[in-house]
Amino acid sequence: MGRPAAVRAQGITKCFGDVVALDGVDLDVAPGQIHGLAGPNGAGKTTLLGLLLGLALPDDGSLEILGTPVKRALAAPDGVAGFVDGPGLYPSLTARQNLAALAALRGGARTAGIDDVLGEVGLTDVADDRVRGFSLGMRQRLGLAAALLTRPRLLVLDEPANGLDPAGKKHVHGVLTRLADQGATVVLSSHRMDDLEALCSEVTIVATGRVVFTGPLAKLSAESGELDYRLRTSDPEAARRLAAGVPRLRIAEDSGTRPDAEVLVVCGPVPALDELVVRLVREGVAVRELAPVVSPLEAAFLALTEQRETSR
Ligand SMILES: Nc1ncnc2c1ncn2[C@@H]1O[C@H](COP(=O)(O)OP(=O)(O)OP(=O)(O)O)[C@@H](O)[C@H]1O
Repeated sequence: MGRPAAVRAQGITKCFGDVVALDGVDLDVAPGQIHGLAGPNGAGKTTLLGLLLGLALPDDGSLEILGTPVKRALAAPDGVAGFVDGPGLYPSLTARQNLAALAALRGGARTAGIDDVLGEVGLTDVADDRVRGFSLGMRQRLGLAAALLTRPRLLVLDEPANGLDPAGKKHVHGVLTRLADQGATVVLSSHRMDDLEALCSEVTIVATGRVVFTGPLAKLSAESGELDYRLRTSDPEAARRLAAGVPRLRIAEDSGTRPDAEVLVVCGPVPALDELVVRLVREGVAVRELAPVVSPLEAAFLALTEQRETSR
């Protein structure tokens, strides 16, 4: 028999007074997967991650973590680590002292070496500096080190890339990918679809407390529908005239009201775009740029979440 799902949530509902933060959420995360959670502000991502960390209990629905049903008592499920709303750290202690304090709190529980996890997240050089002077990105890395200290089988991270510079992000992505390669499961939230694309095999999108998509990223891209494309050519006027003549191709109204505007935004099915390129080249107009205004993933995200907003 294979390993049980790392997360199996069914019909999860969570309210804060009159606010329905989660409204019948289903979530399945296979072991060893890096699963992304995306959604507009206030969609319910942090609330959901908090439930996985045992910081709160659902009002309704069933939740199984690493094969064990979550009981009606607040406690971090065994094998789970991570943070929501930023890592909890002691500012007056050094990075190393923070981790030592956490290891001591865990008593006899299994922990990784403090130096090992500091090295893994790239904080060895500042291990003896006080956290008070750490940047947001350094705190995020230390939060990750604190979670790694427990050798988690499920790592839950709320916007772990927040505040990280590109090199820091790459480093953290490497840590998470290695962890998943070793069999651990990661569930993380992000507002950046490009980050999720770089890291995750599957994503779940929530909007106003409901799941509007869950599945592989390739399936999400396919939901993007027709995209807007930026077109830059050597002859903007000719491009506008030719684009207007291609069946099923639309020129976005807000793009280039001037006939000689350098960039034209066009929208239509791929064969219509192909036809436009053929006509441009035939007339000797060079195509300098033809690219989606937003990526297919971003477009799908916007379409799905806007649909949900307008259907409320
Ligand atoms: N402790 C709380 N008390 C009252 N309302 C809450 C509490 N926590 C969350 N909410 C509400 O629940 C909804 C979901 O919030 P949540 O923080 O889960 O969203 P989110 O998707 O993480 O948002 P963001 O992207 O802005 O971090 C929001 O309307 C929020 O105001």
